[in-house]
Amino acid sequence: MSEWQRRLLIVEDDVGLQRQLRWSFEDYDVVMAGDRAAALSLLRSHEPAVVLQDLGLPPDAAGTTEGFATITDILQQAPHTKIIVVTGNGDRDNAVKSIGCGAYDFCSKPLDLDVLRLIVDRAFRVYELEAENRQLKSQSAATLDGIIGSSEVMRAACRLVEKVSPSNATVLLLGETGTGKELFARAVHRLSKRRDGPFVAINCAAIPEPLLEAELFGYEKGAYTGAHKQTKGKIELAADGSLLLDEIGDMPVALQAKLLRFFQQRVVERIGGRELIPVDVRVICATHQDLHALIRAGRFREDLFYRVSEVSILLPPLRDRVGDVALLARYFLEQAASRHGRNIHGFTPKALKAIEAYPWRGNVRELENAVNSAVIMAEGKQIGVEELHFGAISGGDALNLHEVRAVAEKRAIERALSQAGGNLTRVADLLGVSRPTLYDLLDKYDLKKPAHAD
Ligand SMILES: Nc1ncnc2c1ncn2[C@@H]1O[C@H](COP(=O)(O)OP(=O)(O)OP(=O)(O)O)[C@@H](O)[C@H]1O
Repeated sequence: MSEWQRRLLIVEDDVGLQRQLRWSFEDYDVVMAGDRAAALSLLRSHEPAVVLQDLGLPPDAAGTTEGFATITDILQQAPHTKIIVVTGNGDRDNAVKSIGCGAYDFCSKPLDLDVLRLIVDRAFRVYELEAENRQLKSQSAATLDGIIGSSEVMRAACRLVEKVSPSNATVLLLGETGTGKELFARAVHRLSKRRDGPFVAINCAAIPEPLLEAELFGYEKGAYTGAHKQTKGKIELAADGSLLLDEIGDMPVALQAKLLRFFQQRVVERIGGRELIPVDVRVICATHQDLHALIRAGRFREDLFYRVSEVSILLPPLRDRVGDVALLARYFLEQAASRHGRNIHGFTPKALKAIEAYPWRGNVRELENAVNSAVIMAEGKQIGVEELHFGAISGGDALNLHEVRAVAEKRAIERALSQAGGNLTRVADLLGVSRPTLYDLLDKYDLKKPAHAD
């Protein structure tokens, strides 16, 4: 816990009790006030996370008016402060009223100092978690609507989307499965002048070759057996809007020629038709494949590649987005909790650590599914590591000890590298290995030595 998070303001006019409380909380950074004015002044200058406040304060030490006014003033000035109210013996009504005024908890006189310590400790923890949450939320606000991420790579991708969307340029979204290619394609559409037009998506890998041509270009009545009526293809259906050609790398070579013609002339010819129909559509393409490798293998036309990749945006795998995993996990938790009507507030620290350490091969989609099912299964108010079922969601991969060890080893080295900067002696120290062993490990996991390594 950092310095400011340990700061406790005690508002108490009884000098004897002040001394006793200061002694009980000597491991905290305690500031002491005897009345409302002093409390508010210390609140401004010290910004305590937690306030322990007597309800009977001067000039109404025997009553509660001044105490309630102090609670209201504190929360008006610093609404996130956790106030613990000290009430008279058996004064249940005022304890309940304090909570109604926004106090966090209460404790009755005579004070049981062990219980009070527990309440205060818990208040600090809750304050810390809420502060973390607020920070994560403000970070995520820096990206596009509905796209969560604070890592530099995601911010850069979002900036590129903002820049390119208003133009008509064909955008190629590259990234492993589940990295958010479709989400980004929708963002490109939303930020373009075509936002009121349709957004039509077609997955080129999911449709058998003979049907794909008809799906894309449409057909005339009687063009083939079963063509009972004239049908528009997806390109035409996306007129004045945007068309997402998902998994463009799986487009059959024969169809690539026809698609290229569309890119060049911006007209479509339905199967069995003679008419060339002009279509004004913005095309966005996506693939998890390496198109350069497909070009070298003769499976993707180079001239088509240049047409589809006027602007390329790479969406890195989740494991390479520093800081995004926790942010996304919390986002999906909030969404799932409200969708399923579950009162779940977050993850246990152990679960969060496990989430950050997990390789997430299925990327954001896998994380979303894992959190969603954990929300459904959770029994308490926080999701624990056992509710995340890492083994089950990884399709059994996690049972392969060799692989589990390799993943953990690589992540530990990456962490040590980022903590120690370019100092390889320190990296070796952190990992508890010799420098020659560290060099072997860097080679084994294909990790780059820092450019300024010692
Ligand atoms: N940065 C993000 N913020 C919030 N949700 C995200 C983010 N990235 C992905 N998602 C969510 O993760 C899921 C998968 O994303 P999406 O379908 O866009 O991935 P994809 O790369 O197109 O996957 P595939 O290649 O398998 O089709 C979706 O539910 C999407 O809303």
